[in-house]
Amino acid sequence: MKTRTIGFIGGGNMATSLMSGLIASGHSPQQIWVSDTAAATLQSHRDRLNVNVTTDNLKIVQEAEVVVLAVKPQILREVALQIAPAVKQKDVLVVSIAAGISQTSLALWLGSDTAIVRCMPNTPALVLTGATALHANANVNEEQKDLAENILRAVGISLWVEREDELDAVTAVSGSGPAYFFLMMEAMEKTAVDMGLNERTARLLVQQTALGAAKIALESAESPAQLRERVTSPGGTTQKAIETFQQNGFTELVSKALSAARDRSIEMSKQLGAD
Ligand SMILES: NC(=O)C1=CN([C@@H]2O[C@H](COP(=O)(O)OP(=O)(O)OC[C@H]3O[C@@H](n4cnc5c(N)ncnc54)[C@H](OP(=O)(O)O)[C@@H]3O)[C@@H](O)[C@H]2O)C=CC1
Ligand SMILES: O=C(O)[C@@H]1CCC=N1
Repeated sequence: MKTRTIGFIGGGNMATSLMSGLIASGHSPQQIWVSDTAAATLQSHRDRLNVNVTTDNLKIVQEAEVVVLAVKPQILREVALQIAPAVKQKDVLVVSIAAGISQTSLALWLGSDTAIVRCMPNTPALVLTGATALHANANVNEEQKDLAENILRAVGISLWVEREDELDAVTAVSGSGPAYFFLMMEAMEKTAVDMGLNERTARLLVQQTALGAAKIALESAESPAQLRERVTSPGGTTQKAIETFQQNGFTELVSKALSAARDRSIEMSKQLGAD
């Protein structure tokens, strides 16, 4: 990737994942800037990642060619209005990772000429295994599209969606998705301990099993349903567990949970945005 200066406004969980991933994949920390309201957060980024830090969001716009908006959706409006005058003076690409904030809202706050890519990454970016879907507004040129895609591809896979509203589903599937797998791991670990395994053994077995299942799913041409059947010996232990999941509404529960996340993304754009 041609090295560009990337600035992050908000230095929390997701910015940390993206900055760490970018550095691990070869991006120079000297070409990364991050702003935050908390001095301790910035000190930690300077010490651990050796990136440039500031409490001044406008400095990020001045220094960076790509500005990543990585604050909570609830304060995005305030931040966008604050940086808007600086954004209007500069040919900068704005990349928003905020859940549930539309390009329409961002353009209203930042200026209608602003090149905006809205995307939805996830925290495995920290270990270069992120999954990001992106959508660009009409002001984004091909070079800027490549730039945004390359930044996110440095920390995992990145793909474009045709319609912006697909990002609500993406948020429910892969944005929030890591938490669903962690919840499953948490529940399996707890049960393993309840069954008499020690905590270390329980954690290691669950972690390696999750990793193995994900690896097989990625490397095999078979569907998850086929792979599941391979583990399930007729009349055996897995069959009992799967029947228990299914008889208790597992698939419906997953569907309900993801729909609730998708609906919350839509609701947030109405509550917090200018839509
Ligand atoms: N976490 C995730 O898995 C994912 C999150 N996202 C999106 O990423 C965005 C960030 O989420 P996440 O990293 O989890 O949130 P965090 O709360 O961890 O990070 C946001 C950071 O911004 C700081 N901040 C608050 N106000 C300002 C301000 N005015 N100027 C600069 N920085 C400020 C916060 O400081 P303080 O805490 O002191 O307020 C905090 O350090 C959200 O919009 C979310 O929707 C997208 C995909 C996945
Ligand atoms: O929970 C959230 O709202 C954010 C968006 C996707 C993951 N975390």
